[in-house]
Amino acid sequence: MTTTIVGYPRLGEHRELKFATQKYFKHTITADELQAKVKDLRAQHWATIKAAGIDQIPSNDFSFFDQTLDAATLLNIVPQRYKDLGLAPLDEYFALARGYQGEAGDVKALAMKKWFNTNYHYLVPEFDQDTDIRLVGDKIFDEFVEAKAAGITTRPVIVGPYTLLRLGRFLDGKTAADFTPALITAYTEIANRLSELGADWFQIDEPALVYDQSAADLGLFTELYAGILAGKGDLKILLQTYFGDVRDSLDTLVQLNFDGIGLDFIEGRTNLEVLDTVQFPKDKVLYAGIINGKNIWKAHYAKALSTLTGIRQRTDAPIVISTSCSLQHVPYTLRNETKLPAAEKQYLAFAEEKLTELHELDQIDQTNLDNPLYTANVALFSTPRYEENKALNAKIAALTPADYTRLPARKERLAIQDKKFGLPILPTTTIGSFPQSPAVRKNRAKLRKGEITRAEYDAFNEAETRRWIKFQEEIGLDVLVHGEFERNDMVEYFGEHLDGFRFTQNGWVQSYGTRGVKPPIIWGDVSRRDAITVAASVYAQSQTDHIMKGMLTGPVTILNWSFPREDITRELSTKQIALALQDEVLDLEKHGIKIIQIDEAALREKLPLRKSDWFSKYLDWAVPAFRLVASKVQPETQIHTHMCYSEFGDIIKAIDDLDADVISFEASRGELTLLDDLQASHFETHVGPGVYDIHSPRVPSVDEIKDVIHKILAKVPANHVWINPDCGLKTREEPETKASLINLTEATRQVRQELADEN
Ligand SMILES: Nc1nc2c(c(=O)[nH]1)N[C@@H](CNc1ccc(C(=O)N[C@@H](CCC(=O)N[C@@H](CCC(=O)N[C@@H](CCC(=O)O)C(=O)O)C(=O)O)C(=O)O)cc1)CN2
Ligand code: MET
Ligand SMILES: [Zn+2]
Repeated sequence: MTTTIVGYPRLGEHRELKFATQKYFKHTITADELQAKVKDLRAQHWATIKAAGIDQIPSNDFSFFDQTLDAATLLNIVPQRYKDLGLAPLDEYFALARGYQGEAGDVKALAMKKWFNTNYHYLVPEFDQDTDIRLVGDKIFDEFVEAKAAGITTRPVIVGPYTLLRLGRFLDGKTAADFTPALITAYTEIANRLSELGADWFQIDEPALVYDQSAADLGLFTELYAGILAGKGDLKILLQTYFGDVRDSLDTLVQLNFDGIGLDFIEGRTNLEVLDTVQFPKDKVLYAGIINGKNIWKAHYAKALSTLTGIRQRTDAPIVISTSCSLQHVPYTLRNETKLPAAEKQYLAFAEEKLTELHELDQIDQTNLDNPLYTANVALFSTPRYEENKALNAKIAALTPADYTRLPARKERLAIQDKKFGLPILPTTTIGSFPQSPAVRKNRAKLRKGEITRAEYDAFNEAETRRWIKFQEEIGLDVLVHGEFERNDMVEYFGEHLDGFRFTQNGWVQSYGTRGVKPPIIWGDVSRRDAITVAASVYAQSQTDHIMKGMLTGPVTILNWSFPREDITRELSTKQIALALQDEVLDLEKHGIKIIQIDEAALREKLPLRKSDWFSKYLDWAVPAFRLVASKVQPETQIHTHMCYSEFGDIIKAIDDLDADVISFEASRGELTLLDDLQASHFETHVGPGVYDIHSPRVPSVDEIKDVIHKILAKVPANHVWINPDCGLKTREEPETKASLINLTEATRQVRQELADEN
């Protein structure tokens, strides 16, 4: 068999891309220096993949920020306001990604959203009346030529036109149909130019096919590809899907003139059954994603081979074995992990080790099952990895509906809290974190290296908390936060303080642009050793007369932003985490914390891609898991939650069902469609739709913020509304954070005055 991968990580084994790009943002290196750096990175990646014995190697999976933005800029899908800045191409690209505020003008970034069900974010392409789709870029060609010069004929990769349209945002009354002809021309031209440059294969990614498809959707898909495939010449086209199955489109795919079709047999396990319903022709290559591109567990070779057998029983097509999706969602390599014991490391595989797995599976497939590569793998999985916490699981099995129900009902609680807190109308707050400045990071790095004591570490963080409390008081915020300076990350930090987790030293995965996360690994049953956040919250409360919000990450988010176990259900693992957090909530309450925020930033992200699975496979346990955490607090204690995603549509009722008292949402970078959902659903939870975008360094003006507040008040009763930014401020720098919050409190004061004048 032939082996390949859908894509490789690009941040760099030691986050070289992040550091170089940030230097470029700070003007300490030039564009040429940045280009030289990333050229090195690409060369290293190709060499690694080749050395591991992978036969077909992708290119253009590198990106300075995001592959969707790469496709948009290649095709001139760049709104006029960015062109008007008159910047050099690379700077225009970063302006689209991050916004721009400087001599050339003042423009917000494109909207940023979660990439399907991952913690990776893409920039939303904008289609409007001025959009003139044409092939204007060179990146995909340059990178093909670059690899060729290094002796590798790669398979260039691009996000396909259908996915671009499905993910895009349409303005000025435009629809997908308005752009179909130009997209056909442009993709055909790309194919032709790649062919001229010597490419054999071209991979077009269409993950949007794993959503539910209507007849009209499939009509659009067919129109696009009938056009592109008619003009592609000799170049072979691989249509790649991932993150699920193609139950509604495989029939369409096999009828079109694709040379290869890439299917995910991990998250799209049911693709095997889909193959029963459609004859997969033997003149097309089936790219079979049998190595998990999202987890960090070593593959069970027996399972992978049985999937392969299942595929062969259903088609005589030639098979290329591959990953289920791009490896951009996993860390680089176990080579740099020196702290995990070998006994545990043997169960893990990161991107580089997954390359080896593909190669080994191919070798085993060519020999027989006496192959030592196979027998060693079978032996590894024949004994359990760890010992179960039976008492904990028995406790979970014995939970009753009362454990998931907070009393009294929300309306009654809110009235009690309102009386007790005496907050003004439109209370202001922030989402939790303040800037993780270089000094804050350095302090933590010193502790890690043993250069300072724990007491010195804490003293620094406490001083930082005091400094920011003073600022919050000065500008008149109502409910304060301590700033989360003690946290490396909102999930990793909790993992570190719970039993059952493992950590990497270098297991970075890109979340967006230059930002990465190091997801902890859920290794075994989870329980709370000791109080986690109590000391920091109690200290902060002791420094102010304002209410200090306690700050926790919720169970669903901890699970979704960790690498989960596969030997027990996500539901059970999440309930274990929920019980641990319930202890923490009660501990905070006992220590005088009156408002406790339980962040469920990742709840929306893992919503199944197909609607039919939303409740049965997810919300029916995710919502109760949250309720379990908060169910036992007193009526006077106010529970907040936070979600950084604005599109709730059909699940807005489920969000209300979390039974929190207050929720803050990201809202400003989208289209504020959230507000319509809130209005239409008669949303009961009090709500703080974010009034400005925190992903960009841009400072919103008082008038801009007032404008957003007016929009909120047009749809939500004023006595239900909180005023806050979209999300935490950890990625921002101090001056812009302060300037923005000063404008937020000023805008709120002005709107309060307007409300008072009206009455
Ligand atoms: N897990 C998770 N997912 C999330 C979010 C989130 O906050 N967490 N937010 C949303 C947006 N995504 C985000 C993802 C990452 C970051 C972020 O700030 N990441 C930081 C790293 C945070 C971190 O883990 N920091 C560690 C390690 C920092 C570090 O690099 N230290 C240096 C040394 C630093 C020094 O000496 O100055 C080193 O180890 O080499 C720490 O503070 O301890 C980054 O990429 O820069 C922000 C948002 C959605 N998904
Ligand atoms: C990604 S959601 C972030 C919530 C967290 N409390 C913070 O403010 O950073
Ligand atoms: Zn957030």
